Amino acid sequence: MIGDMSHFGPIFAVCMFIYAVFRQWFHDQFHGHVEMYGHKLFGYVYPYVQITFHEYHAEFFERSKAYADIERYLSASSSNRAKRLKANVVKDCESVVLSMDDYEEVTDEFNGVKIWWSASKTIPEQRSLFSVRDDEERRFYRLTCHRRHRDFVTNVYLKHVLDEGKAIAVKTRQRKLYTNNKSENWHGYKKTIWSHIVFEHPATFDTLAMDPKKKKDILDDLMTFTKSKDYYKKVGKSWKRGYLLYGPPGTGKSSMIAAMANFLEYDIYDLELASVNDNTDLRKLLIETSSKSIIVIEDIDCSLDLTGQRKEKQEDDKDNKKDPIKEMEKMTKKKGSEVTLSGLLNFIDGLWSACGSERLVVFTTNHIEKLDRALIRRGRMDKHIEMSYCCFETFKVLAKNYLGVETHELFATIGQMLGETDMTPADVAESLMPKSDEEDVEICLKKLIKCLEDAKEVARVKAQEDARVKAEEGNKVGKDGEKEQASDA
Ligand SMILES: Nc1ncnc2c1ncn2[C@@H]1O[C@H](COP(=O)(O)OP(=O)(O)OP(=O)(O)O)[C@@H](O)[C@H]1O
Ligand SMILES: [Mg+2]
Repeated sequence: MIGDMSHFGPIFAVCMFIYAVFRQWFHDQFHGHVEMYGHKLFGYVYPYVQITFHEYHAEFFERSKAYADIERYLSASSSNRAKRLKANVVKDCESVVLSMDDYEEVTDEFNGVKIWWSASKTIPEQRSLFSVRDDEERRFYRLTCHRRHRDFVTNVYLKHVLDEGKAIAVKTRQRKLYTNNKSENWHGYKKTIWSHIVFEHPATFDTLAMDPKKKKDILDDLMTFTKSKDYYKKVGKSWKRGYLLYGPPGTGKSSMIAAMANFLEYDIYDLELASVNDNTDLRKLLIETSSKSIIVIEDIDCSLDLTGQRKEKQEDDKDNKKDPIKEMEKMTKKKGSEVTLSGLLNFIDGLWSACGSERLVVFTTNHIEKLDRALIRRGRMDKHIEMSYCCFETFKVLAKNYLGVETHELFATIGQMLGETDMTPADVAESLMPKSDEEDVEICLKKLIKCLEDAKEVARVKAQEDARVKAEEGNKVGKDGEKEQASDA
């Protein structure tokens, strides 16, 4: 009997399991049905339609463009009607932009149709340990209209709102200078990944002193780039272009970037590689950049330890075994930052670089010879621009900008001296700048001549010293050789 009863144990367990599954399923189905019919019933009583526009979608990293357009449209049209507004001060406190505050509602009317807008946010209760996005407020706009206007609102009104939003963006566009925050500080990365200020650098191609032919060449290149959307599509390339600016300190590399941004009316993303933890973060940064922008990495030779790599490479060349990219990865890992050369290369022209369009990538360096060739090959850095010491043509632009003169009897002397001495445009500009009301054109030009004389003298002494050291070394090598020969004999 006891033996018979023991069969019931497993059977009972199976029955309980089936019941539990059935109950769960039935429960869900029941719930689903109640909810569905509830909504239907509500629909009969409630004659309005609601459309929600979220700032971020779960599956996209980017901020929704529609949300941004609606935000601008509502800021412009609602500031007279909404009672609670958020204020953003722009352009050195010159003006204030008002937008709807959270939980505020406004009514809009378009072609006799009434539309209600509300701004709101949800704060998720569940905080995931691993997700940075889950513990964030999620903002959204909600549009409410009558059921009978549904087609009109979705087909006509919304198009009007988005078009207006875009038009306002063009009208009020302030260019921005972005910099990336340290990866560790990306709490809810979508808002804090890049910080920005309004970009108001005064450098233009008119104020930039360089050989006029070279300048025209760069301007043509930039103009062609901006007009080549279809061409890039035709040849199957993403619409972006890489520039490498190289030359000694103070020759105008940073000024050139500012001039480019002002000429093209682009934003600048100044990327500090040292603050980026790894390649994944680098990719996130890239995704968050907008079109019509210049992504800048200044002093690229200092950002990644390419010098170290080069030294190792020379050693490795002897045994010809190691892969330079892998070695580079090792080098950066040792430093704490896990951004690798291959990650950077992917950032510039890998699959991810195709998101967004109309972008320039600009690297600057004082030491082009230290850069890995893979990094600066054409296709990645399409145009290499050398910013060099001040020549006579460069000086003439500086004299015109700083002193307002196009010719002077001292120009000939200065031209001759510039041919004999290396002086950066930054140093020339400093000498030309009047330091008091008494300093007129002649005094400033004489100041420059004095500086050039001093620089020439310093260069002469240095050359003499170098020659002496070289001669001494030569003598030493000669004597050592004689000694060795004597000892051999
Ligand atoms: N070619 C130039 N035309 C006009 N001004 C220049 C030029 N080069 C330098 N200057 C002046 O010198 C200053 C320094 O120039 P800039 O910062 O552009 O040099 P840089 O090449 O970026 O130097 P670094 O390699 O040290 O970053 C600028 O404020 C600018 O006024
Ligand atoms: Mg610079």
